[in-house]
Formats: sequence, C-alpha cells, structure tokens
Amino acid sequence: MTAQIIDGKALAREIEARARKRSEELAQLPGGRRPGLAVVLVGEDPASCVYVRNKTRACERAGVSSREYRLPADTNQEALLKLIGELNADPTVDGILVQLPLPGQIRASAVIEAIDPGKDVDGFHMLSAGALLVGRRDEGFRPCTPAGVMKMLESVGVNPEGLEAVVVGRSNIVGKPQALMLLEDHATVTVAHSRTPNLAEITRRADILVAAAGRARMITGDMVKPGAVVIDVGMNRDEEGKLCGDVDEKSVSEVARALSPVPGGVGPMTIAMLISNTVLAAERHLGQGDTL
Ligand SMILES: Nc1nc(=O)c2c([nH]1)NC[C@@H]1CN(c3ccc(C(=O)N[C@@H](CCC(=O)O)C(=O)O)cc3)C=[N+]21
Ligand SMILES: [Mg+2]
Repeated sequence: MTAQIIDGKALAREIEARARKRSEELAQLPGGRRPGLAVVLVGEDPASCVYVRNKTRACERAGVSSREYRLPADTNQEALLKLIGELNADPTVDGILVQLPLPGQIRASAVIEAIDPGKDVDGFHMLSAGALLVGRRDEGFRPCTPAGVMKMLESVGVNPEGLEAVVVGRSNIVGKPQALMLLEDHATVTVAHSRTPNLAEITRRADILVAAAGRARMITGDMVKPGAVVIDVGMNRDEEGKLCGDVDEKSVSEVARALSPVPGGVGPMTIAMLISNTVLAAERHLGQGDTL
C-alpha cells in the first residue's frame, strides 16, 4: 500500500478562496470593511519570519488587510502590553497575533491574556481554551493548527466517530486542543507524549494518528497501524537543515492509508485557519454572526 498524500496547500487555497468571498461581502455592508489582522513579531527568529511572510501572502489572497509590527528583541513586557492595548482599542483590527516564542524577558501568558478575547484569532487565550473545553462554538476561537488537522481529516473522508485517535504531544497550542476536538467528534482519544514509555504500542492502535511531539521523523512505519490516517504536525530541521516533520514519510507511506506531508501539509492549513478565524472575528465585530 502507498499512502494517499493529503494536499494541505490545495485545501488551504480553497479555504482562503471562501474567506475572500466573505471578506468582500463584509466590505460591501453598510458600515462594513475588510477584516483586519495585526501581527506582532518581537525579535527576528528566522522560522518566525518565514511564517509571517507566508501569512502576509495568505491575507492578500483572502482580501484580509494585514499590518505587521516588528519590535526589537530587547523589547520589554510593558512596551508590548502597551501595543496590545492600542490594538485592542483599534476598531479596524479584528484579530491580533503575537508570534511565539517570545524573548525570555517577556512572559507569554501575560501577553496572551492581555489580548481582547474577541480578537484572539490564534485561539490561545484562556477564554478560547475554555470555550473549546465546554464545546461552545459561539465563543472564542479554535486554535488554528488542530482546527486545520480536523479539516484535513474531513478532506479524506475520515469521520472520527467511533475511531481510535492517538495524539502524540500535549502542548497547549496543538496536542491538548487536538485531543478535545477529536473527542468532540466522538473519537476514542489517547494523548501520548515524550514520557510515554510504550509509545509504539499506543500509536499502533490508532486509526487516526496526529504527530505533534516536535522530534524529527520519530514516527516510523512499524509504529503505524495498516490503513491508518497519519497527520504530521512536526516542523523540524534535520541534520542537513532540511525541513521535516515528526513522521518518517518513507516508511509510514508504505503502511498508512493517507499521510500529510511536510512541507505542504499542516503548515499552510494553519495559516488558512488563521485567516478563517480573522474573518469570523470581523463577522462578530460587524454583527454578522457565525457563518463560516
Ligand atoms: N502566535 C503564533 N501563532 C502561530 O500560529 C505560530 C506561532 N505563533 N509561532 C510559530 C508557529 C509555526 N507556525 C507555522 C505556520 C505555517 C508554516 C508554514 O507555512 N509552513 C510551510 C513552509 C515553511 C517553510 O518552507 O519553512 C509548509 O509547511 O508548507 C510554518 C510554521 C505558526 N506558528
Ligand atoms: Mg511532549
């Protein structure tokens, strides 16, 4: 068996095209406007710069106006909180994204909680986390990466109901919300992580395997159930500096039914969901309800 490759880039383009239609409708409303996203980057982490560039291009494709705020690496927390306060108060800004990781002198949690929950398009605020936990779709925002993974599963005809799902990784931005979304869709969910002893035994049970542990090519073919759908959330650089995921594509593609690639998988989908959340934020700000 050779796995179907899940084209995250093509799916992302479809989502961006739908967002564009909605952006244009919002701009046509009386008192309407295009959705607006503010991206704040502190310092010059090279991976962050790539991401910010990709995001800016996606905003252009989707008719979302984006603004970038680049602050020096030695910016203090107070100065960043002041900027967040200004963006919270700016009615043309629907979504605020503060690029993580932040330099050591800034406490990320303080910054995230300072963002107006109505503008939390990353879905990292406690209110968004709580809304997901209790199944409220009308409040907060779904974190972009796990929300993108759910769309990718849907795109290959996988309904999680009744399936065994294993999430490897337990971060607040991917693993934990991913587990909640799979549970919401009636999967039987197991969360494994770096301190799980018998990892292969657990992953081999998975009909849906989401690899989000942040270790290059750690998921090999022998760890995968034949016919499983495998989503690779990893973004690592290997010894040669090449971008690679948490999944060993070569061995896993011989066992899995479908596999998402890196690059061209979860990365573009994360950005598409950010755009989608920004349009949703604008709809709410313009009193247009949840239609996306
Ligand atoms: N507040 C915040 N929100 C984030 O969503 C966030 C963040 N901080 N910090 C960093 C991570 C990482 N991330 C990526 C998204 C897309 C690609 C992406 O577009 N990847 C392309 C290619 C990347 C390349 O060529 O290097 C792909 O996979 O095909 C990568 C990385 C969002 N993050
Ligand atoms: Mg871990």
